[in-house]
Amino acid sequence: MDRPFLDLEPCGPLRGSLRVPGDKSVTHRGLMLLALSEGEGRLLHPLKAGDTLSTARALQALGAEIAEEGPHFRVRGRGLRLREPEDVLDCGNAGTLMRLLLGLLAGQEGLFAVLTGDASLRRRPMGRVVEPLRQMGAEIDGREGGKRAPLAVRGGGLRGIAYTLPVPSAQVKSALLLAGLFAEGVTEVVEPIPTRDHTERLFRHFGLPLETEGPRIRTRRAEPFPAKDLTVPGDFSSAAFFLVAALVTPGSEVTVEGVGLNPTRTGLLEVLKAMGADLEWRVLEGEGGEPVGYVRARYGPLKGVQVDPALIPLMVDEVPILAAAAAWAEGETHIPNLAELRVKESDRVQAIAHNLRALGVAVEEGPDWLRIGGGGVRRGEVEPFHDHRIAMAFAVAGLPVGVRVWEPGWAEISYPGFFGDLRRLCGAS
Ligand SMILES: O=C(O)C1=C[C@@H](OP(=O)(O)O)[C@@H](O)[C@H](O)C1
Ligand SMILES: C=C(OP(=O)(O)O)C(=O)O
Repeated sequence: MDRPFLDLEPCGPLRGSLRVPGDKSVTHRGLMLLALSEGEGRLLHPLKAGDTLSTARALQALGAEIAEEGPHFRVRGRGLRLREPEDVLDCGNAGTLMRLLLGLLAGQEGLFAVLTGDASLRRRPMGRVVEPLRQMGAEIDGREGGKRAPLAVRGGGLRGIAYTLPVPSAQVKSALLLAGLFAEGVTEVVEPIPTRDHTERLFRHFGLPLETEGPRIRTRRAEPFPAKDLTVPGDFSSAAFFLVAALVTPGSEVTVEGVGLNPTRTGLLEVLKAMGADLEWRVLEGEGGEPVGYVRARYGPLKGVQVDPALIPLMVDEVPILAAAAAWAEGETHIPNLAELRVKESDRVQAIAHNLRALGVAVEEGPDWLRIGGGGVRRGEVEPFHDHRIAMAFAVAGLPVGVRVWEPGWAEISYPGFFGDLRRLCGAS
């Protein structure tokens, strides 16, 4: 069987500036909240990629009108009441969609829906949202007693609960807050370890009930609310690939503009700084309650570090690209607290170890940690394991020496123009 691949020749210095596509987390949430609003609103500069197009399609099947308007989306919402879908809702590869939508649908009185996804998503743990939603009164069933998709939900009859997150997960937090908009009484999520707070910021943007007190986040039943335009910042997780590409390719200087700099997302900047990276960034404005600015990265020597475990939830999707930076550093890097990476689109701990070895880098893999020997990589072939972030991270790891990327199309899950942007910054056509 012929598998597609892309050969990237050694890249010269990367120079120039770019804007990356819209934030994936904010696009999923913006579409969902606009679908629940009354009237029409625009989502400006959203991400249009595999995952978020799955969200748009699912919401259309639930009765929201979503139209493309140039680079934007125009959404006519349903005013808190979604329509029963005629068919199974396909969440594709998107964990965020499946988990958040489950919370939302659990609140829809009498509505029946079935959620499924691709082979990767059907393997991922759903008990973490199903169990607390059941505590709220939701009727949900699924494979393995509701631990895996396909999942069936019959909405309605929810009551608020107080729930402490057993794993740091913004998806679980968000699913419960969305369900809480339809529940009797107060829904309180306690988050011992902070995770990305886009849902909270968007609840405020749309005027939905929200109170926070330290680690406690509370919501309650929503009143109908009007649609409102929302501008989506550039995705920091996408920007991270170009920042590291510049840091490891001699002579490079790259500026990413218009990128979201929410502090619950930018843990990678702190780790790269500790590695000695020549990085500067500044918040210039706010859009939809999100801080937005630029980040500039210049090539320079990096040194291996011991990563602070507390930073991992603030950079959970950036560990693959951190591993690429670590491979080019002088000395060893130890990355702890990686249990959650084993249940992403792929087992990312294993995928990182495999690809580092394929590029000649010494790596030791523990149950929830990686130890990466630095010193640079040699030319090789990298395997995405059906995972967009692994494809992009290891394309960058191999870029200074040349690399073959198998199944590069996986990048389109979160960044359709990724390889084009990479070539342009390298000065290639
Ligand atoms: O809430 C979100 O938008 C996301 C939360 C994170 O997942 P977890 O909640 O499983 O950590 C992250 O990995 C994912 O890419 C997007
Ligand atoms: C983990 C990710 O996304 P999701 O959980 O939405 O599939 C990701 O984008 O890296």
